[in-house]
Amino acid sequence: MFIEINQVNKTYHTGDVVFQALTDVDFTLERKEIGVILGPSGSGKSTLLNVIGGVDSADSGTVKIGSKVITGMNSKELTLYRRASVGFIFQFYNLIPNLTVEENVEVATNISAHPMKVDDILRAVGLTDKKKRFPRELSGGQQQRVSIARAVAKNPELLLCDEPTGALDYKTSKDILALLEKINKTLGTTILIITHNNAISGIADRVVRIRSGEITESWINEEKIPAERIEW
Ligand SMILES: Nc1ncnc2c1ncn2[C@@H]1O[C@H](COP(=O)(O)OP(=O)(O)OP(=O)(O)O)[C@@H](O)[C@H]1O
Repeated sequence: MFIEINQVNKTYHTGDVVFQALTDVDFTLERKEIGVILGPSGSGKSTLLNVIGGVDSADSGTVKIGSKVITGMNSKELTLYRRASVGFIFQFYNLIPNLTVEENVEVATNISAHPMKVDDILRAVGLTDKKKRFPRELSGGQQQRVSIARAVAKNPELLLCDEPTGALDYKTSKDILALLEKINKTLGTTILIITHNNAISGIADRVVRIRSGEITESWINEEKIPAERIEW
């Protein structure tokens, strides 16, 4: 298994209030698979993604990514893990507004040991003709393509996507999911998507449902549905 999460617990402390965000979470994903974590708002999806991405830590349990056990890493080791292995995609793109498309992607290639060529990745996401534009001059779908290009440019083995289509219309959402499928197929990147949209689970190899911090259901899709054929 590429991702192996075992009995992960996570609490948040606000003053005297302790909130249990994740309870005994188990989850696995093979290398080169697409995984989807489904759940309503507040169910713990982002918390789980942040623990997997090494931006937050579990209270107990183990998270193993490839050969690395990231639970127990110190903050310097976690920074190196994130930088080398993980690309992040967010609902609201998080692009740098005063940098062009090309420069936004270069931010990632500049800190990577084995970056892809910026022109190659912009061609792959269909943005060659927009490389001198600024984010505000692009549609939401185009901005999400830039953020995917930035995440993929450092050639990470794992791509973590937090509601990647949450701010997009139906047609553009399907285009973005199709782009993620293409990246998974052509680069072999393992992709994990969190979403409240059940339909997106069709494109996944493995799906788990989370509710109030607990995994309530998990399944393997014997027959995946390509992004262009899913409907909601
Ligand atoms: N830093 C924090 N301090 C205290 N409570 C938090 C913190 N972060 C998240 N929580 C709580 O943990 C629970 C899970 O939050 P999380 O963001 O993981 O859910 P989610 O499923 O990603 O929700 P959404 O889809 O709305 O983003 C929520 O009830 C939230 O209020």
